[in-house]
Amino acid sequence: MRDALLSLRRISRTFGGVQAAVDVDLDVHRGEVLALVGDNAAGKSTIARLMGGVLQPTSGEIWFDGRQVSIPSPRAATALGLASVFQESSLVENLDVVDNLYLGQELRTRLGLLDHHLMRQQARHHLGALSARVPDPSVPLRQLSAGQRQCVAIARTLVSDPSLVVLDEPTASLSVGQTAEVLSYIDGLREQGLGVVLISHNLGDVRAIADRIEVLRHGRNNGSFLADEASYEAVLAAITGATHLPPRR
Ligand SMILES: Nc1ncnc2c1ncn2[C@@H]1O[C@H](COP(=O)(O)OP(=O)(O)OP(=O)(O)O)[C@@H](O)[C@H]1O
Repeated sequence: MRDALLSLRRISRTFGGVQAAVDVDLDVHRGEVLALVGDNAAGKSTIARLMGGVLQPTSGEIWFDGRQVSIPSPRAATALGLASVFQESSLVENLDVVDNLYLGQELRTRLGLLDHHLMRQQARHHLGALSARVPDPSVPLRQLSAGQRQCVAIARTLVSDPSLVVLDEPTASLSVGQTAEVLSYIDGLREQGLGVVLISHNLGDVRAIADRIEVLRHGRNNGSFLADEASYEAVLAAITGATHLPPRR
C-alpha cells in the first residue's frame, strides 16, 4: 500500500438495500493502467464515483499518496490530484478544442485577462500525441471524430495536473479506429507517469492497454490479473462468476 498512489481498503457502499460495493480493495500505482472490469451492476461506476468524490463510501478507507484521505466532493478530488472522465462528460460542440479544455478553468494574465496565448500553448502539451492529429486546436469540436473528442475530454482533466485519471468506459460506442486512437492516448498518459483507472466492458481493449486487471462481481473483488499473463478465459470466468474467490475472513 505504501508504494501505491491510490489504495482502497475494504470500501463498501450501499444504496438502501442494494450493496453496490462490498469490502473492495484496490491499488493503483504511478505509471500503470489498472483496468476495472465486471458485468453490468458489478459496482464499477460506484467505485469510479467514489474516487471522483461524487459519492461517499458507507465504510472503508481511501489512501492517496501515502496518507488516508476522504474525498467529500469533486472539488476535493481535483485538489488531491484525482481526475475523472465519466461517460456523460460534457463538451461544447460549438467551442474550439482550446476553449473546451479550459472551460471553467481558464488561464488568466496577471491583469486578470484571459491568457489565450498560454492556453493555446498548454493545450498542445496536454493533447500530446493527439496534437499531431488535430493540427489546429481552433477548430470547433464538432469537426472532430468521436475518438478525438474523447481524447479532448480526457485532456481536459490534465489541465488540473492530476496524478491519477479515472476513465469510465472511454471507448464505449467508438469505432475500431477511434478506439485505437483513445487507447494510444491512454498509453501516453501512462508514459507521463500518471496512474490510470480504466473502466471497460471491452476485454479486447483491456488486454491491449492495461498492466493489471481487477474484476468486480456483485460489488466484490473477484480476481486480480497481470494483463500480460491473464488468459481471456480466466478473466471472463471471474467476470461471469465461473470462478469465485473464497470469502475473506
Ligand atoms: N444512485 C444509486 N441508487 C440506487 N442504486 C444504485 C445507485 N447507483 C448504483 N446503484 C446500484 O448499485 C449496483 C452497482 O451499480 P454500478 O453502476 O456501480 O455498476 P456498474 O458495474 O458500473 O454497471 P454498468 O456496467 O451496468 O454501468 C447496481 O445494482 C445499481 O443498480
